[in-house]
Amino acid sequence: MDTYNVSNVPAYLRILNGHKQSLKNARNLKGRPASSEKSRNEILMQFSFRRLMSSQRQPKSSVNIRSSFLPLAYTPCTTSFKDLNRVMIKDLCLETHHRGTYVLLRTITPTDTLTAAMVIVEDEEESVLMLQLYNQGQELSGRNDLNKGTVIVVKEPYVKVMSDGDYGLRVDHLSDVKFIPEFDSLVPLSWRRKVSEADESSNSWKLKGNDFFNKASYRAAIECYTEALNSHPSSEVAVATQLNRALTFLKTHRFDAALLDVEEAACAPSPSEKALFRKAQALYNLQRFQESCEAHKLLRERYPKNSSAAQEFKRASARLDEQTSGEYKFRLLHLEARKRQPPHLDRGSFIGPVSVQPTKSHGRGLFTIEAVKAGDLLFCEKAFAHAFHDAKSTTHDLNLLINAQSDTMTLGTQAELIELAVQRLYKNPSVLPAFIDLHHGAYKPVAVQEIDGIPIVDTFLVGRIIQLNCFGCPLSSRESHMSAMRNDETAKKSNEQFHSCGIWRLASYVNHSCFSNARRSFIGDMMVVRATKDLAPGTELTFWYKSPFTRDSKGDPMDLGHWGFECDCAICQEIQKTDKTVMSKRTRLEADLQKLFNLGAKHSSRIEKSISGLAETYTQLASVVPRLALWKPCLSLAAIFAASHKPKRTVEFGLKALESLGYVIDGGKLPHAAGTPLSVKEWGLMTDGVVGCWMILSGAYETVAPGLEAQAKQYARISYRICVGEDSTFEETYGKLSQRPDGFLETAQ
Ligand SMILES: C[S@@+](CC[C@H](N)C(=O)[O-])C[C@H]1O[C@@H](n2cnc3c(N)ncnc32)[C@H](O)[C@@H]1O
Repeated sequence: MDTYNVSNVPAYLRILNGHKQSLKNARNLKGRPASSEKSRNEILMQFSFRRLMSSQRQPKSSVNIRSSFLPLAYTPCTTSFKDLNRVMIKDLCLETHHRGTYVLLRTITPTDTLTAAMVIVEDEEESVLMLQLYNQGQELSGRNDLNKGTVIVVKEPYVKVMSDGDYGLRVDHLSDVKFIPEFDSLVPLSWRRKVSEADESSNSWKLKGNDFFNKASYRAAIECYTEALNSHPSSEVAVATQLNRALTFLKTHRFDAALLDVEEAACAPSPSEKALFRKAQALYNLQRFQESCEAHKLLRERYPKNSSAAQEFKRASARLDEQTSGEYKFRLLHLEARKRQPPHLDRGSFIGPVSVQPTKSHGRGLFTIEAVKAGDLLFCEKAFAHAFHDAKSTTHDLNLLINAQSDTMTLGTQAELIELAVQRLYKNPSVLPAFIDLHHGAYKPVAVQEIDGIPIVDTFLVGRIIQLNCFGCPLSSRESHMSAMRNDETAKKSNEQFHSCGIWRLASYVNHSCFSNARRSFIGDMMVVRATKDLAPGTELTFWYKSPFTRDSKGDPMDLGHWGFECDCAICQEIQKTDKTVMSKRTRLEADLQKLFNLGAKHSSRIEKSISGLAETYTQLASVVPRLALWKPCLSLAAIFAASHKPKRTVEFGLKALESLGYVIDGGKLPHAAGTPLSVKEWGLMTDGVVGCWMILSGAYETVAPGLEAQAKQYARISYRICVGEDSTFEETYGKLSQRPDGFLETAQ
């Protein structure tokens, strides 16, 4: 939804076809030995050269585009390690998944990080190969985490032919790779750095862990703490080690594991200050704010002097308030979104009067459980994962994600989003069930969710879920609204597709309808969803996956093939049922109108005539089937009349514009009987221009029906709240920037 799908753009199609050809060539090599014809030295020199080149890349003056290739899906290893057989590099074949086996490898170069963490590895027989670890996050490029000599097990290895013809051991699933501590019995003696007569007491392991922790080498620290806990520690050492390990888990965003450790440590007769504090932190990061507050309360009771705990308690209470009341300080959210890079806001999600329920024909959907009014908040959700592209920065690369399975390409941050989601799920398996419940089409996930105590996160399932549920998003919808209302054609285009994207779990249950009744907006990584109409309890909520205003005027169905369905809303049905000759007339009149508007305001009477002709191509009431083709011409004509100070005509066409979108409005027509209120009896479609339309009407009523000016402005405010997510910035936006009578904004803030 609103991402840059470039699958049909010729320049990118060439790249896709090139990749498909490489894939075909690679398949022809399937089954051949994976040992490279290049010597060990050649492979090492080539790798060093490549690393040098990437480190010396010139500072960028423009945004680079990197491609990431998502290969054909394969399942992660679900066999217990004890049942896998060890093989050597020489036993591996190209383009083959070696099920039931593993290779034991050791890194012999530093890591090069591009779209994957790449490193040269050897096995015990000194055969070498390039290893490519995908979706490993920032940690592998960290200072000490994958240095020379790291021992790695790759389960069910898969050697692929890369686009340059070289061979690489590719690992897509995080659970298919296992980092082996140097002291593990799997590590051959010849690979151990020193055979020391080390003190192997639990306390000594704990101290080693502390050393690694202090060097920010968190994986090694966790390994040592685990060894300490496995070496019969005294209860005192056990509690201290568990608390240290919990802190290391918190540092590496493994909040489930941190919680387990602190819960055990907090079982001691008198839980320590650290245990309670870390428990509250783990719960906070798992967004379990109620429980986090409870842990804080206990902490405050027992350790009232802890001032940082008091601060943290305040923070957790604020999140809990947001979560339960849906009240947010939206101005602050805007400020934070502009300041933070990436704009990930520390806020709780609010779920309003909605629930997920089965629909009759399109899977599950989101329904209202109470009556709501247009503009009401339905939910305000923090992204499960959000990948940000800073459009203003010249140093943030864009990624072209080439999906071999679906033959599609998206430009932006989707590859990064897959990595972020996979990382979060792998580190916090408690959130896995809710995530994999999201729609994934015909993809068949593996039934196993854990093996040898390690979570199984299928990268290709995550990729599929993201493909079907991800939303492109701006930094803030206020910014997009302002650029749309500046009447800037280029900005309008970029308001339909975004390079940043994210995944919001609750929003993922909302189905599409062109005749929608809800609208999403964004502030940083928060999605705000509001009702665009008054809705009865039990109404299915819908929003646009693609805006119906972007469909071509020829009457072709909305292109929703990406999601595998055709829309059957009233608007789409009307287009399908309308006679072809009538549709051609509609298309011709639309084109004529475009030309007349380009010629200028003096042609308003011809414009009016064409608008009447266009209206005749519709037979049903606009409140039953909105007349989308009329919206823009009526609004533009209202703007022309407003700019030429013809308030009566402005009101006439402003109201016609709203009616074309399905609005039923009482009391707005002229002449106005004093005391009759302006009231929207039925709300129609919501789009940015609706705010401008109400502002134009408000300006015109000021002279011809003064009582209605404030009421029209109030409708502008509600429409703004729906489009932007909040109305606390309404006065700032429309007070300062809308001196123009035609409803457009003057300059950006
Ligand atoms: C983001 S999911 C929406 C939730 C989904 N219905 C579920 O059960 O989880 C998108 C998928 O929902 C279905 N869908 C959404 N809108 C639809 C519509 N108007 N008609 C038919 N299917 C629709 C399609 O299968 C689409 O790929």
